[in-house]
Amino acid sequence: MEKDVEEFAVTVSSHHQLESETNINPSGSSRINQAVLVRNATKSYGVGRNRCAVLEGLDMTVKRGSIYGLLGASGCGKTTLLSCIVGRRSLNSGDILVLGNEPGTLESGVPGPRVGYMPQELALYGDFTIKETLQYFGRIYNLRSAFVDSQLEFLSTFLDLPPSDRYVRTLSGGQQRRVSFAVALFHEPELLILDEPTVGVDPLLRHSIWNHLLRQSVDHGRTVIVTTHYIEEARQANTIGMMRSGRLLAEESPNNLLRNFRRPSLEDAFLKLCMDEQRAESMANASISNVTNGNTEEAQHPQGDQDNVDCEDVVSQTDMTETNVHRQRHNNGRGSVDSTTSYSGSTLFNLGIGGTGTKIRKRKNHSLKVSLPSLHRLGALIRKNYLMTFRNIGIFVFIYFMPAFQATVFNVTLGHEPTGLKIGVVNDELNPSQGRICNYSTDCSYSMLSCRYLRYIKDNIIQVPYENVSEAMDAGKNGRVWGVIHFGRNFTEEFEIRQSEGDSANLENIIRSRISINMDSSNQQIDVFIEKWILEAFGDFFKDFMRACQHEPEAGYIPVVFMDPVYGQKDTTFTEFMAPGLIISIVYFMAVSLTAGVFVSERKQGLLDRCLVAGVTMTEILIGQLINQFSMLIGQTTLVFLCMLLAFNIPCHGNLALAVFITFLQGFVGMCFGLLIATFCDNENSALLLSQASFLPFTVISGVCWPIEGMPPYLRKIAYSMPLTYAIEALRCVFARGWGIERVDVYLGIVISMAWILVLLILCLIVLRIRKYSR
Ligand SMILES: Nc1ncnc2c1ncn2[C@@H]1O[C@H](COP(=O)(O)OP(=O)(O)OP(=O)(O)O)[C@@H](O)[C@H]1O
Repeated sequence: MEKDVEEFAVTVSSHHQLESETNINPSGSSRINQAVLVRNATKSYGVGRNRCAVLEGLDMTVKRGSIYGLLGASGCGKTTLLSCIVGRRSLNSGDILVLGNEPGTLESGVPGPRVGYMPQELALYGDFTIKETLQYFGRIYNLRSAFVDSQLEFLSTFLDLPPSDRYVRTLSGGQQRRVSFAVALFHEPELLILDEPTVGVDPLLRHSIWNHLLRQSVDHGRTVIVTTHYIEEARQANTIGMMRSGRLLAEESPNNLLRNFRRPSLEDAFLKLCMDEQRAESMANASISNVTNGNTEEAQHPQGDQDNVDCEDVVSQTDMTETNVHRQRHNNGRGSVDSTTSYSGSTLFNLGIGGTGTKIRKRKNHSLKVSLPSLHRLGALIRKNYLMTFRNIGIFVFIYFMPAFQATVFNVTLGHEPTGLKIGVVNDELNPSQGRICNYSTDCSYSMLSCRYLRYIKDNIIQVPYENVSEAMDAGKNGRVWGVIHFGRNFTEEFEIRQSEGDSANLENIIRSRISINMDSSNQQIDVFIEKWILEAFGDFFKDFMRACQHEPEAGYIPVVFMDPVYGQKDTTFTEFMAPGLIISIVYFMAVSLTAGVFVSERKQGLLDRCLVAGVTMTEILIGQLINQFSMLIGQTTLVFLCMLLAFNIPCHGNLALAVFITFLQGFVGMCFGLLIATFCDNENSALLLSQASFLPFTVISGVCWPIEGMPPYLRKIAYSMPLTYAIEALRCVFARGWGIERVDVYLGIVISMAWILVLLILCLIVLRIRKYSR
């Protein structure tokens, strides 16, 4: 690596003709003297038509032990540059060395404890106290508790922080920024990268912050890169980098800048520099049009007035002993393709094409080095996750009790037999002159069988008498009754004839001995229930009548009998059918939304970035989250199973441990899907929308509420490609059939869940990698 650094320095210096000590020393002093080296950095966001170039051939040199003030208008790319320096973003092309190594490599220690990073966002946990915040980062950096305590005391006094037991969310904006600043300083890193640390800070404190930075650099040899919008405060920096449109227009000591531009203030100098740059750009544009018009000579030697200083002139006029000014010549105001750096023997390549100076740079191929998760960082992350969960009672109740609450709502509302269903009864057997009284006997006599039959209809049905069919049908049409039962005038006699005639009964007799029913079939479930109960009532009525007549009760009843079921019991309720699917969907979707929500909100608040820059790896964050989510999963699954099995008596005929295992696995699949959503989405809203949007299709297609056999064949294929389907089938087999893991349907559910976990995790890594380059 050292060799790489040397070669890097040599090539850079030869190209830029820089005479300062920063680049020319091939003996490895670059690594000693330079904290940060950036060469020919280009970075753009987005793809295709939305591609937006932010860094365009930027060079930057930060000496060790110096303070470097990075100035520039809003949106010129300062934060982007800093995030590339700390290894959170990758350049599209160009090279960066931080403390002698490429950021992001194992040997660099960047991201890691060598850097202290204060992002623009607050990047603090609102539910932590100030003390807990610093202790958390203390654990991340594996600092001794005595050191943590002394730093806490020192920084509290120095930054005038509120009492350390105050929750961060209760602090003012300025106080929160100071806590954020304290986090960056806390572990006394070699390199401090501060993105606008003095925003919202009063002038007195700003003054003491700068004093502290100066002491850090002078007394302790620490390097500080600081961006600020208060240009004048940057006078205290050793070097100022003036940035515009993704390039450094100047990199100079404040005094040299003022002298060279003959301006009283940095602000004026910056203004002058920008105006010069603008003129240079216009001239370059004009030259290009001249070239197009055939005036190549002039194009190669553009002339400018004295005020419009050419880039090379500025370099020559500048005192190069301290740092350098490298205003690069630009084509058409765009990023330079003129300069090149090579990083031989390592991972970077430049390919010159046709000697025209056009360069194509291959993307870096970092070797895949994997570091084992660190126990102290894992400990800090797990502790933080638990603190965040348990501290907020609302979130705690939601996380642990919501699945059980959902299961309760499901059990209370779904699958029960409907009651209070009104049915119109028109019984023409009744005699109006005798007040339509429905008397019947229970012996073996054929008298008023209509009334005898009606006695057997379940109480769930309320019988509403009507005088005639048209009145009852009107009630049906107006939604007052769910159906109309009609008995003919001589129903009992006709029924008797039919019984005695047996196979010889004529059609007229058959029709008159029928109980005719008109149903309001607009509600399929109610329709099915009423039909079932009316038929059952007839079976019971007839058996009773046969018994009264000393006949075999089963005689004459339809010869189709449902014997004891192979699995389950007769009349399995809809709730029992849905329960396995529901348990899995509840656990799965809770895991999806919780995981996606936690990650997206941490990333949005800059917390993820801050932790990653502190050296926490994505693997550690994932493991920390998995452990945290796993314990939630245990709580959620336990409560859901208790609710289903004990409170609502859903039977589980198989091994309960196996059922719980299948549910856990699906919880993991949910977590991985949540992670995938989090890698795609930049804000909570889109993550929430995506997880919500996936809920209905997933539950419906996965056969939670309707058998997959009832779907069209093409949809069945989709159904079986859903992550929940096989697991639901497996759980149903365990619950209803009592099957074990040796059955194909059960182990297929387990194997496919595991495959989903693997596929989703791989997808997450791919998306993360792609986004690292496009972000
Ligand atoms: N993730 C992103 N996707 C697309 N564009 C982005 C992204 N992040 C930043 N940009 C754009 O890149 C440009 C540079 O942004 P950057 O945050 O680096 O600027 P800055 O100099 O730090 O601005 P400020 O001083 O206001 O913080 C801006 O135009 C910004 O809109």
